[in-house]
Amino acid sequence: MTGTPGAVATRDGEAPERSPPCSPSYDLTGKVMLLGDTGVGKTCFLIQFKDGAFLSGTFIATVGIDFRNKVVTVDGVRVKLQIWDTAGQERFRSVTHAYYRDAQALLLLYDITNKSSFDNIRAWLTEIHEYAQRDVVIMLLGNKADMSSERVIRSEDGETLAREYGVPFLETSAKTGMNVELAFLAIAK
Ligand SMILES: Nc1nc2c(ncn2[C@@H]2O[C@H](COP(=O)(O)OP(=O)(O)OP(=O)(O)O)[C@@H](O)[C@H]2O)c(=O)[nH]1
Repeated sequence: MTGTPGAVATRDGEAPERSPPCSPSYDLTGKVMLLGDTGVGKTCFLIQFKDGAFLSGTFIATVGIDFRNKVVTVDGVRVKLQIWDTAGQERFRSVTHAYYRDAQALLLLYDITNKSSFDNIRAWLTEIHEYAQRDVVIMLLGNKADMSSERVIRSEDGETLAREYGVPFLETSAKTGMNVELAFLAIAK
């Protein structure tokens, strides 16, 4: 690898962390994790929020964990969200559990066209209660809302489950961008 000695390697377009910051472009920071079964659309959801783009075509499952930063403004306050995209596959669970305790907010996704991803939400909530902070903010999201002809989970079913656990609920589409920003802004509040 080449580069300036001592430079911090970062993603394209993301400013490296400096300490102390010369002129911070944000007032607060927050860690958010995306959780849910493999294939529900967590990576696409994050890319849609970060870059306004949709990754169609071949599905490449996340290996372990990955993150991106984005600054949002909520009620005039600039919040730098560090968003962790976790692998939904069972074999990576032990890796991702270690990150739960640092998260202030969790976006828990299921796919409205996949019943098992919805049925597994209870198990995800059990894991969350085991590994995350007590006061973590949780939001339930029914993703792929653009695929209405293949829908198997009704909107009301998502609402009922969310009400049972006392968490807010939205249907979203990482493809069209529907409610993607709204979900992040709601948990950033
Ligand atoms: N139509 C539609 N397809 C979506 C949407 N979100 C994701 N997809 C597709 O669903 C597949 C899986 O998306 P990913 O974002 O990779 O899923 P993931 O939850 O990150 O999967 P893991 O990394 O294995 O946990 C891809 O083929 C996406 O193109 C959506 O909102 N609408």
